[in-house]
Amino acid sequence: MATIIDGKVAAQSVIETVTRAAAALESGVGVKPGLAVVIVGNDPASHAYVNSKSKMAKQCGFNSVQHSLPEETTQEELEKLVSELNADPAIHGILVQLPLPKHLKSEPVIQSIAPEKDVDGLNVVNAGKLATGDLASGLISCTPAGALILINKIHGADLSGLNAVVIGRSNLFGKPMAMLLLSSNATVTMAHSRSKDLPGICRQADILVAAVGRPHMVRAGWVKPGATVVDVGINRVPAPEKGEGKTKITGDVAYEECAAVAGAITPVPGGVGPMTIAMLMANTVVAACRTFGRPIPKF
Ligand SMILES: Nc1nc(=O)c2c([nH]1)NC[C@@H]1CN(c3ccc(C(=O)N[C@@H](CCC(=O)O)C(=O)O)cc3)C=[N+]21
Repeated sequence: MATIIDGKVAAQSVIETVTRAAAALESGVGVKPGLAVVIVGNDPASHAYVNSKSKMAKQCGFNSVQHSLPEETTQEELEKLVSELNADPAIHGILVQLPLPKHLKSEPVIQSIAPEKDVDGLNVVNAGKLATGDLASGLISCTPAGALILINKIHGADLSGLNAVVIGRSNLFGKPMAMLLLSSNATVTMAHSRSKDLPGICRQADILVAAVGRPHMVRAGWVKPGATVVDVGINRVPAPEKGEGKTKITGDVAYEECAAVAGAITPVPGGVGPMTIAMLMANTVVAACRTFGRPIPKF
């Protein structure tokens, strides 16, 4: 049976470091780390995530500001808010919750966030630093940063000689995850929906990271015996066992059968998800410490 990698425990330890660093900043310069979360529209799942981010920010001792904009917000209005937040000295981190409503273009909004406040790591400056091997001076996308910490719990920091396969190639996750694994000396394959023989590629992986967005797509036969399986999927599916009309979240990995083959596996919920929120707090406190030239905590 595989080792179950507990993301809640790992996230708690990140949160403790963040909370200590936030308190040190406040006692040193009298300023709390400020996180602004912007959400547009009425999607209930997005609002639930944003509320848990705001709650965690308060728990860490941050100045947490939430901007909930109506569905009919225009591109100009949204970009104006981002530019105000860019100029606001009380705000050190800005997150615009994705996806945006269909009439809005997310790319110009993301690129308009000041790189030093871009706690999602999506600005080309931060993505470029990661791609050129500068892991120290920018901000790294929260979910891959959190997934790497979970991988390091099993394999240590140096992944030399290990084959890593990332399924998924998004800017938010797949690309930065691949860059982090490469920087850790893994031999990295990026697979995706157009890859030939996905199961065969995955069976080569000592570290298999799934971010496909399809519930239980990764099956036991895709997993090399003893491999570490990291499930990044957050899929909301019906849960009739909880009552009529109820839902639950489930991963991209068929958990039970893959756990029987894997050496280690992250569950959903309780795996990568809690790490995402913890690393958002970590990025925010790092951004705030940099602003004041204070020591940067290590995660
Ligand atoms: N700009 C932007 N950045 C994001 O990082 C971003 C985003 N937009 N849009 C939506 C996705 C989704 N996301 C999650 C974060 C935490 C959990 C999480 O904590 N999940 C818990 C349980 C959650 C539950 O039970 O519903 C878990 O996996 O254990 C899930 C999903 C961040 N996202």
